[in-house]
Amino acid sequence: MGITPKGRTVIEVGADGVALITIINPPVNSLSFDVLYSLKDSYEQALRRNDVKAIVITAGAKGKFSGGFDITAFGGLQGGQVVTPPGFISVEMLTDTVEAARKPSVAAIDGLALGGGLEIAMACHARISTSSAQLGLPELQLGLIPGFGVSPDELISTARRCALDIVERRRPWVATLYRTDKLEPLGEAREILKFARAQARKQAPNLKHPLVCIDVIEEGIVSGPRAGLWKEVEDFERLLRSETCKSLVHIFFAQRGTSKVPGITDLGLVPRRVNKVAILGGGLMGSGIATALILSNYPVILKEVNEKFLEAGIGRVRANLQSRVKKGKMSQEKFEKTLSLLKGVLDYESIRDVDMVIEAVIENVSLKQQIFADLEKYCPPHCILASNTSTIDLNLIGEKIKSQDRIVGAHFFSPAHVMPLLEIVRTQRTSPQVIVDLLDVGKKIRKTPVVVGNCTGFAVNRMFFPYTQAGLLLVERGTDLYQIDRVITKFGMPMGPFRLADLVGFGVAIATGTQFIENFPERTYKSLLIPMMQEDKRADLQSLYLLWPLFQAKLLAKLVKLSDKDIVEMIFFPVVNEACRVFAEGIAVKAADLDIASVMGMGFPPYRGGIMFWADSLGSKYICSRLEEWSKQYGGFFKPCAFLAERAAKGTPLSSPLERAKSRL
Ligand SMILES: C[C@H](O)CC(=O)SCCNC(=O)CCNC(=O)[C@H](O)C(C)(C)COP(=O)(O)OP(=O)(O)OC[C@H]1O[C@@H](n2cnc3c(N)ncnc32)[C@H](O)[C@@H]1OP(=O)(O)O
Repeated sequence: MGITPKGRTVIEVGADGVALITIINPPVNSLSFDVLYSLKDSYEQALRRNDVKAIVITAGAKGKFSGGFDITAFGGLQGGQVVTPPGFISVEMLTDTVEAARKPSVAAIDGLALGGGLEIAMACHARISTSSAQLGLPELQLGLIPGFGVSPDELISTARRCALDIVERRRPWVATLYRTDKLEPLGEAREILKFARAQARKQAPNLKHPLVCIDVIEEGIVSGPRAGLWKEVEDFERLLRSETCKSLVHIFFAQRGTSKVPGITDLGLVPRRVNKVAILGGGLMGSGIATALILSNYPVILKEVNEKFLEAGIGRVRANLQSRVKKGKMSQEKFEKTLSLLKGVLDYESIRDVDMVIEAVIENVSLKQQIFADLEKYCPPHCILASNTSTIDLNLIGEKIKSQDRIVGAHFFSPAHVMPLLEIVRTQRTSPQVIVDLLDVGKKIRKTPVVVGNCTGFAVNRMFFPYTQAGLLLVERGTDLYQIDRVITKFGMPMGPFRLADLVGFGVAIATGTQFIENFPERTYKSLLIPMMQEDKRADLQSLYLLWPLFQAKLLAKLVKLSDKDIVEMIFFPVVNEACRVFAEGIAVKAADLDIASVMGMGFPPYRGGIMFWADSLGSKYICSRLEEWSKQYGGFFKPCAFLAERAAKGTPLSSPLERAKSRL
């Protein structure tokens, strides 16, 4: 029995002499090797046949011309299991078969034409798109805007006419590769490229591929299009095997994998319709969540305890939307329409008909318990009861109510209308239906959900805690605070632990810290600096960053010069250690979910693949031995957990699935 091909093309020749070649590979018509070989066959057939004058390339599924090269095939290419002749796609297929053909071709684009999909369209001699088409090279994060549009119903007939116009010379026959009319003279072009290189180095100092891209363009300009093409072929092969590419491909699939939760999303449950949402608390988080929801057309009731707080909450939502208007991302009309979806209230009467409530008040257990008791009384029996708590155990919050199956965590990250992650926290009693519903709402408000189990700090904050603690330990042992932040930023984090602590606020850091100290005392580092800061009475003490020289002198630690590598490892290996605990306890379903949680919740660089992927690139043995060495020197904070020690002893990757079902979920 043969292997089922992964996608194909079909060819159909009309009475007008136009061959219509359709790419069929649902869901996104990605370009697998099967599709590419079939496209080449169909194309050659069209060139051979005497009844074919011109060619139109299109795709089967409406709304998706092509999502680009089949990313699942990258693994095979990287590992050497799939071997294709060098230049097969860009030189042999696109340039020598499509672009150099003696019959003209037109790409008929509906919806997305991304990456390799856009390259196919560009190799054709003209492109016709619908008005909703989106063209882009996401592999470089470079978006383009479609030039013009026809209605989807007329797309193919217009493309056929256009192809015949080229045959009959009513339209120019253009091979894009050989166009030079948009090129600057060599000297000026070099200046532009020099500027582009400087920008790329500044914006993405750890990434090579934007620079390689500029080198390829330069080769094309200086030595001609074919030389440029061959350089592209060689560099592409090299980049494909780079750690950066492997990490980013991992992140692509890990991100899509977070919404597949065994035992939940495979039960055939259909998400219920959530028509209206109530949010309790209009502070920073509540107003951000309200903004995210109304931006996706959910009517929202915002409840506060008094007029003053309510006004402030609505004001924050208004400001969030206004900032979009100022940036040109939203029209005034859309602004008014979106804001009209928000209604402020002071009593529970108005939330009697909501389908979901998200509690977003301050982190106070008894207050939250009271609120949940009220919610049970006022909300309809099907209503989802969600809390945006970032650290408190949900069993504690819902202790006093009966509806345990409706309690769930909806942990957003600040600013909630911008940050992409949504931690969905389930207790042992949360019903699968409620999780499926929340996953659906998350998708509709364009968040990446990660479903985690219930514990103090859940996944993201548990990983964040050792990050800050390790920073404190290092400065108190004589490492310069600014050096730590500099090194960690150079590694790829948006900011170091101290800049972050300043941003979050000293008060919040202490409050969350207290939860961890109470729950995980054996591995909490007892900082000297925190009590010192608490004792200091000056008003501006909020910023440790600015006052560091003063505290440095007080700490009396001898200045220690650590290497950049040591700093990175001493800050991140404790994070890896905690991620291992989270995984081993079954708080995360799979290691890849922690990669996404670290990238989207902590700002861990995606080009390093996320915390567990990165750890595996260094090896569990190495990480464990370093942690052991530091734990002897500095104490229990660094002690490798049993899971890490066991995997290191066996030489097993940290990301391998758990052997036994040890889930708390
Ligand atoms: C040689 C060239 O220069 C190199 C390339 O072309 S590299 C590829 C460049 N293309 C890209 O980076 C686009 C990647 N894809 C996307 O951004 C998005 O999937 C999309 C905008 C096309 C569609 O988004 P959306 O409708 O939300 O669907 P989404 O859930 O992401 O994808 C649907 C399924 O198609 C898969 N898929 C999407 N694009 C794919 C691709 N290029 N290759 C293989 N599978 C792909 C997804 O993994 C997902 O699979 P699943 O259902 O098993 O999880």
